[in-house]
Amino acid sequence: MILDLDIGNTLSKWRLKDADSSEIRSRGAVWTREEWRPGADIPDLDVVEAVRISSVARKAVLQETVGLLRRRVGTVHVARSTHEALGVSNGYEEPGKLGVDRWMGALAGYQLAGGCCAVDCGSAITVDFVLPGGRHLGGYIIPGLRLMKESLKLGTRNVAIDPDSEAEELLEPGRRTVEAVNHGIYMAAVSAVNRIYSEVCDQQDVALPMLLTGGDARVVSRGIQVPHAVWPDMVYGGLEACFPLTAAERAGRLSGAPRVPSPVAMEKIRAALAFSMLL
Ligand SMILES: Nc1ncnc2c1ncn2[C@@H]1O[C@H](COP(=O)(O)OP(=O)(O)O)[C@@H](O)[C@H]1O
Ligand SMILES: CC(C)(COP(=O)(O)O)[C@@H](O)C(=O)NCCC(=O)O
Ligand SMILES: [K+]
Repeated sequence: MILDLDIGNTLSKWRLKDADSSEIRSRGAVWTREEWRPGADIPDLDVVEAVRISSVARKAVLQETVGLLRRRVGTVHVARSTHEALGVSNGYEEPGKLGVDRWMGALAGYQLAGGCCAVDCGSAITVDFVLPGGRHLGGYIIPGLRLMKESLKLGTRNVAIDPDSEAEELLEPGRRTVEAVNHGIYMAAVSAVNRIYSEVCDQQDVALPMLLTGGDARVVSRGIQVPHAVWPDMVYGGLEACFPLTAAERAGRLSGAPRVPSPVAMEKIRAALAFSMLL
């Protein structure tokens, strides 16, 4: 079994993948804490022959996790943001400073779709661009839905946005504090992603396929106007591409990859942008 780990600022996600059949056998998530120790809520390490890790948590969390895993598992791969990988050149002045989850998403997106706009809706919402040809431009970081809500301190932190609500509902003016907050932060997040996408496609003169991942991907997706696909395993896709271990991975097939969305024509993106500038 292969254990893939995606340690985010809020949640540490894991999945067990069968190395022979490439099937995902189980998955789970635990809060990202000081330490990551075996317990009821994490997988049985006895069946694991290799681990792949993407972590943006504090250095000590990663060190502790890697230390623990190396004592139990033969192969431990830790992903790093590099200057170049798999045909993608990192747009950061200091490539190592780019969050490795963003780098994994960009690499997976590029492998799947060529140029892409990779959006990760987690603790933060990050939007990264890779052009056809592999130039990563850099990206944008805004607070995620939960962080935005918590920063307001209006006593609404425990009332989450219902992930099954329709976007139209979530974009209406709120008539109670909790609604005003939820609709406000939702509007802020989706407007930002829509605008960033159109601005960058316009500047670069290319309509890129958009891919969404992260804990809030589904709800953010409802408010995104351009064609896009949700890919829950996008960060894992980057790990598969960087450290291929199964036959399917070596052949470049990333598990759970969606169909590549066809972007709308550039004229439409420009018209939407021109319209939003008038407002
Ligand atoms: N069951 C859940 N538990 C915690 N957060 C959730 C859950 N479902 C959705 N979320 C949302 O997902 C975010 C965490 O998403 P995730 O992509 O795992 O973040 P990170 O990678 O930063 O840890 C939370 O901030 C919250 O808004
Ligand atoms: C921007 C992030 C906090 C997003 O992390 P997440 O929301 O997935 O937990 C993470 O990618 C990070 O710590 N990045 C380092 C700073 C940078 O990318 O510029
Ligand atoms: K994120």
